[in-house]
This record gives sequence, structure tokens and C-alpha cells, in this order.
Amino acid sequence: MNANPELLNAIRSIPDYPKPGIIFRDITTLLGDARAFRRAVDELVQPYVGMKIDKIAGIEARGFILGGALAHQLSAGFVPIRKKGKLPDKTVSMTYSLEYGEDEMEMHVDAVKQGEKVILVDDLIATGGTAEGAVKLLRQMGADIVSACFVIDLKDLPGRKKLEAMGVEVRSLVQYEGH
Ligand SMILES: O=P(O)(O)OC[C@H]1O[C@H](OP(=O)(O)OP(=O)(O)O)[C@H](O)[C@@H]1O
Ligand SMILES: Nc1ncnc2[nH]cnc12
Repeated sequence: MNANPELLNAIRSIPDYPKPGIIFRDITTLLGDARAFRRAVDELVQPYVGMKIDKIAGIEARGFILGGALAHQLSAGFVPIRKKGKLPDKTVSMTYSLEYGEDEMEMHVDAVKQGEKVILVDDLIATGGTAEGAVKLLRQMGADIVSACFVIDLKDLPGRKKLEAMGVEVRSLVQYEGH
């Protein structure tokens, strides 16, 4: 399924980070490799070229880096979905589940308008709790979520299925087995 050795080789895997048993898939090495970064952005953008996309919504923190590039390429606006307490104006918030526990994310109430076509982006989908929260938040504000895209899908975890069950198309460039 991994048709993309250049991207795979550019991602660094750190065993036992942030805790024993987790292999952390670190995209900073991909971002620091000009060719791989460009390729990742080009491949993320490719399915949407020619579509009228109003906004790219990026999830803090790593989704911001990719989201800015995608927004530029697709001539779309960018919407930051942030951890609680970081946005200065009126916000809407959503509680979301993490592997252990819960957290809260926010976006500005005026960040998307009813019916706007939005693509959600993050570096990685695992349990899908974070992306699920972002989809709920965007839909609450009337967004039409066209697709969600990720560099990495940890495919033994239920993230993709969770989003698909919500009616969201999911795309990823590199898939890993295990956690
Ligand atoms: O599918 P999930 O199980 O929800 O996990 C995926 C999320 O985990 C990571 O972010 P993290 O929570 O580590 O935050 P950070 O980007 O601010 O470090 C990653 O960038 C995704 O946002
Ligand atoms: N294995 C992993 N590597 C990097 N980020 C993650 N977020 C959740 N699981 C992760």
C-alpha cells in the first residue's frame, strides 16, 4: 500500500516516544527535506486541483505547516483549529478524545461560513479523536467538509473508519501498521 518510498524514507521513527510502546512518526525530517516536503504538498493537493475549495482547516500544531502550503496551492483561505485558550476573538469549542483522556479545541466563530467547502488537514491520523472533533466543530459552523487528508495513517488504529463513518472522505500518503 505504501507506493511512496521517498516520503516513507523522509519520515523519522522514534521508538518509545513519548512513552514506552509508541513509535513516534516524526515529520520534521520530511519538512526539512526540500524535495520531500514539496512532494508531500504536491501529492496532498493533487486530488483537489480544479475543485472550488473555500478553506483549508489545519489542526494545531503540525496541521498548520501543511495547511498553509495547501491553502496557497489551492488558492483557499486557511482556518486554524487550536487548542483551548489560544484564539483571541469569539470562539466555538469542542471536546475531543485522546488516547488517554480528553482535551478541547477551538475555532473562531466567523472562520467558516455556512456551506463553504472545506478540506481538513493534519500530519497524522491515529485514533481519529482529534480529526473527529475538528469535523464536528466545522460542521457545527455549517462547513461542507469535502475531504480530510493526512501525510500519515496509522492504519491499525480506527481513525480512518471513524471519519468515513461520519461521511468524510479520507486520504493519506503513507500508511504504517501498528501504533
Ligand atoms: O488521531 P488521534 O489519535 O487523535 O491523533 C492524531 C493527533 O495527534 C498528534 O497531535 P498531538 O495531539 O500530539 O498535538 P501536537 O500536534 O500539538 O503535538 C497529531 O498531530 C494529530 O493531531
Ligand atoms: N505514533 C504517533 N506518531 C506521531 N504522532 C502521533 N499522534 C498520535 N500517535 C502518533
